[in-house]
Amino acid sequence: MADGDSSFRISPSASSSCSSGCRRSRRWSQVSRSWSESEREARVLVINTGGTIGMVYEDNVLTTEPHTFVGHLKKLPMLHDQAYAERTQLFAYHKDAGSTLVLPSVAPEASHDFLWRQDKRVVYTLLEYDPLLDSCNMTTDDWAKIAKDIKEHYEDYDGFVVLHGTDTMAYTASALSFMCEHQGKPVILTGSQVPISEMRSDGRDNLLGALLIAGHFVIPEVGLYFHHKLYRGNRVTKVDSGRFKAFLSPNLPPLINAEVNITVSWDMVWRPNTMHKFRVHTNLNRNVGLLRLFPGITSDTIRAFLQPPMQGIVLETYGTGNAPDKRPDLLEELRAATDRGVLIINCTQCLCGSVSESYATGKALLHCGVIPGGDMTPEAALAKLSYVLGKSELSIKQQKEILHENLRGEMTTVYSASKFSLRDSSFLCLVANAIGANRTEELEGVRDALVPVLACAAAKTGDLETLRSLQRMHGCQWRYGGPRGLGPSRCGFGSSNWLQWSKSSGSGKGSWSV
Ligand SMILES: NC(=O)C[C@H](N)C(=O)O
Repeated sequence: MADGDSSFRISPSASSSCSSGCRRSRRWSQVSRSWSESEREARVLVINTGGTIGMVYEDNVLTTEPHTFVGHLKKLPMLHDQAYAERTQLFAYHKDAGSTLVLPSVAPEASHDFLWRQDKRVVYTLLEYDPLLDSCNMTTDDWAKIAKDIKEHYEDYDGFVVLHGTDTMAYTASALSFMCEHQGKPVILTGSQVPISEMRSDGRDNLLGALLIAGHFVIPEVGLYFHHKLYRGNRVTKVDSGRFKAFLSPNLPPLINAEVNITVSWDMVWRPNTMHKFRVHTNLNRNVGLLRLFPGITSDTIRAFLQPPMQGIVLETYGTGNAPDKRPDLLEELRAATDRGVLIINCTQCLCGSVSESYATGKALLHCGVIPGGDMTPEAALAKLSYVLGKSELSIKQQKEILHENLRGEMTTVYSASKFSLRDSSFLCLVANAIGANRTEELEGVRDALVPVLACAAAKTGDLETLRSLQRMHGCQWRYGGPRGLGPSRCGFGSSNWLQWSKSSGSGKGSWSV
């Protein structure tokens, strides 16, 4: 982190990394490594799904090659320190010795460097998929496999890197961001435009950056690291097939800029602060699709596209979410589809910007029951649909409500009434930032002190939506009522509302009645 960075900081070493209860300590007694070595190591699992980064040329075309990636890495001093591994008996300690590597340390001369101050090695283990895939061949089953593997190894590692082809990386990153529920550790996708074994590969830098971030920072998001930047995974889109800067996050700045200094915009990091245990939701609905409007599109095309079994579509509209309002035939097809329960999200075809209600042509879609998608990318909107429709226990009405919500920072929420919102963790981040709280324990302290206050503020105005958000984010229980519902342990709020609040999970226990 850059010294001059004014953003909200958390001390990486005070994170959930080594001290967070990784299961590796249980295997400790098997070999004689010193505690201090183990304590100064972060553990990262690298899931290799394929993509150009590990490809080779065969008959003049790039293709995946199994069982060779680790060998390439072991030859690269920037990605593996063999001397350290031998000196510290790293291979004797890890059961996956053949596929476990360790990053070198930062040179002492660079003692100004944030990474040097951390004095921490990133030990990483590769899990290679069979078959390795060009990402064009990825399906929702592959997304589910990645999610399940993260879940299976969640307690053993401090962070996760997913090696993936660039072509569909934005889709996978979006999907994983929704599938990973109550995430507390970084999951970072990366890959390259040129194979890592080639002289001018971008893969070495991309992998190194992703590993350093996954090992040093508690960014509990699904991110995508490419060309010196960490983006929120559900905000990116592939924009270039011929440059190393292949991705853009058009509506959200990067979370990390890894230039001479590594600068983290902590105030932007998505922190649901949930108390629930990490889990993955792997049941995705495949009856979803993307439909791009174009001048002259026929109602037959729209009708055909919306036929069963289609259950949800992302409608890619013009400008600020506009569609031809002088085409009743089109609008009728859309209305008929939403009436029979098809969920339609409105996303703009523009690279930047948001859907809004500025034009009559945009309002017409709202009247057809289309859900405004804000500034979501079509990739994120499609993944969100697939995820929400996969929650088959929910009614269509509930699914529709969830689609309006900002679940993982995938869209910018505009609050018209005030400059800040109590519904996400931004208020807590602002306060913590202002008082310089940056350790995990300090952040928890700020949260525990403020959540009841925020809940009270919401209760006072009868803002049930905020109360629900706080409950979801902070694992609290509350009972809320108006003046006629006063119970024994309540306290009046203004002249009308009351709130009884209790928190039973996580680091602290307590209850409040106000
Ligand atoms: N650069 C890449 O990784 C492109 C490759 N076709 C893939 O997506 O797997």
